[in-house]
Amino acid sequence: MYQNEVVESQGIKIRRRPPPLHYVGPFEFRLQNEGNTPRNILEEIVWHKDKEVAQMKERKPLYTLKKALENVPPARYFIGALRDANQRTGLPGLIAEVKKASPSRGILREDFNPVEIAQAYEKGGAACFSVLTDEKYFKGSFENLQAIREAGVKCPLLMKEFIVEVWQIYYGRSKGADAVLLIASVLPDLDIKYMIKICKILGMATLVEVHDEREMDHVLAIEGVELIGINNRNLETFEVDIGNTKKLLEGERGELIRLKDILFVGESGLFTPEDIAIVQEAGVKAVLVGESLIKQSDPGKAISVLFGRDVSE
Ligand SMILES: O=C(O)c1ccccc1NCC(=O)[C@H](O)[C@H](O)COP(=O)(O)O
Repeated sequence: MYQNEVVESQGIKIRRRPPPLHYVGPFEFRLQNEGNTPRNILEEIVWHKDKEVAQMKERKPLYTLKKALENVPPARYFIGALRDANQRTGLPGLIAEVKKASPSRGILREDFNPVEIAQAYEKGGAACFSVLTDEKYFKGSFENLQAIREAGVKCPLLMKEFIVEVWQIYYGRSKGADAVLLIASVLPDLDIKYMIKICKILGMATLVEVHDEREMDHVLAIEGVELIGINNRNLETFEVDIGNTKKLLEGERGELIRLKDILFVGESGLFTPEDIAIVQEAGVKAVLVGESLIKQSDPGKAISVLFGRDVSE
């Protein structure tokens, strides 16, 4: 199938960067919004990522990465850590996000020390961390991921990256990632299936992220999916609606879902114990939280405020 047909049939909203324009004369003939300019921020990020990954791959080809993996400690059990936390506290297991900035919110924290933040999160009862590695849009880095892994914290690490190629998964593993994010509006079903298999070989978990019913139905049909994130933030418009988690988990779909052994994660826009109760009631056993924790002077203590009680014991 041609790329456009795949996109059409699977409802993929984010287009990939088109090939360079045919150069026919002294001027390139560019038409705005006729396929050669990104339509939204997620598309812009993905197009930038394509170029960035191509350059990184030249510096570190896959065979050198695979060699490097021989000396990397095995991946930690991301899903197990979330299930354990949920059973221990009766509340959703927390994936606490280490993020300095975001396109929708700008700079979230000026005095940003990723290792200190991760240590505070672990002390406060986080089960796992989500570490932003994108530099251009989130001011993150793979150095942050590696520094957190080497600092001795026990929580498994999600590499929060915009994955467009398998090479990035190997790269993340070589820096200590235990899990990766796969965004359903960016990747065709077959790529998701393939990437899940690669992750399994590497001992890593995959958090497959959806935002609407169509993406959810596609992802539910993909073999091997164990962890699905429901993003309450529309990554094209930045609109946040925590009711989205309930919307995707109710009705007939919800009944079907409950028959499967899939762990659901409520993502974005969670600020209060009431917000946590809303997504828990909808059926999630884990939550991914950034802004409401990272902005507080003690992000570890902020966890008790978010859950309405101490979850560290
Ligand atoms: O948050 C953004 O501005 C954003 C823009 C484009 C792509 C992804 C984006 N965010 C990723 C996330 O959804 C959040 O980092 C994550 O779910 C935590 O959300 P929050 O608790 O609201 O910080």
